[in-house]
Amino acid sequence: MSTEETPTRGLLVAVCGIDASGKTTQAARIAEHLRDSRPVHITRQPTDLYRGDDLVRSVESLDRRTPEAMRELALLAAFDLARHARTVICPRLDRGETVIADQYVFSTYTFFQACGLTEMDWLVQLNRFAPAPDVTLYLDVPAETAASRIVHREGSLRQKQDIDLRRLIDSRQTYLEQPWGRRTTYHVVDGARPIDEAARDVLSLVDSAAQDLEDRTRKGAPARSADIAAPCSPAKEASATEPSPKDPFSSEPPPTPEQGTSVLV
Ligand SMILES: Nc1ncnc2c1ncn2[C@@H]1O[C@H](COP(=O)(O)OP(=O)(O)O)[C@@H](O)[C@H]1O
Ligand SMILES: Cc1cn([C@H]2C[C@H](O)[C@@H](COP(=O)(O)OP(=O)(O)O)O2)c(=O)[nH]c1=O
Repeated sequence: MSTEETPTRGLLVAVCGIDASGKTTQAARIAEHLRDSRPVHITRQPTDLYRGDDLVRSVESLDRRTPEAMRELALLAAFDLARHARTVICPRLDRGETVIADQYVFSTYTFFQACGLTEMDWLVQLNRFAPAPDVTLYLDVPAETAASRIVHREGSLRQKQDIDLRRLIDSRQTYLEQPWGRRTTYHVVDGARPIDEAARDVLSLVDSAAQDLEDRTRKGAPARSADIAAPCSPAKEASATEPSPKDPFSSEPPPTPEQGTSVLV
């Protein structure tokens, strides 16, 4: 398909998982697979703005187990995502580009839960303006497998004893349990298999999400569930023909159903 024929709405793919689960590897495979059909942009979360921010660093240097410090960090992380969505993710989706997010809100929820932040509802509401992914691929690997990959990763200086295995185990559990609410677009992919084998499942799920998006676009329906805070319940999916709400950050008029590009609420 040429760029001129690209449907208005782009596909948002989220790749999530614990450290060394293969996110970067699979994100590159997806990009390679889709590059001929439309422009592809890979993005990482949190952004460099957050990672290099003095305020973030000062809160991170506090006791990580303090709920108060974690709440402050969660607010900063939500700001980072909201800004990234407004300035990078949404404009690219609106231009019909494919956006692949290496870590997304589900990673954020998992990270803060592992740090002892128990207010999942609050965390979800805080990030509800993030566009809901068309497809989320959670790459599932046992903590031991991840730990061994971390040690053997190119250029790694980490030793096995430096790795917080407990945190990897807890995070994996959270990704599997999905305490933020189950979604039909969230898929658990066995990432412990060889790269090519895992990629086969990943690409097939991405292809079917792309097909679904194309079908919805043709029918003039909104591309995806507008509210990430709401799991894709049957009731939510039944409301797919309603016009999508206006992006509160945007100075643009709300999209027509044909455009249906604004995914923020
Ligand atoms: N399915 C796999 N089997 C074995 N090794 C893998 C697999 N996927 C990735 N790796 C290797 O594991 C390490 C971490 O992969 P990477 O894609 O960087 O993970 P992440 O982005 O999740 O941290 C890299 O050295 C990579 O080559
Ligand atoms: C993974 C992830 C991290 N973060 C934040 C939490 C942390 O302050 C920071 C670093 O996360 P990360 O590099 O994943 O963890 P670690 O500290 O174990 O290396 O990024 C997000 O905001 N969203 C995310 O999806």
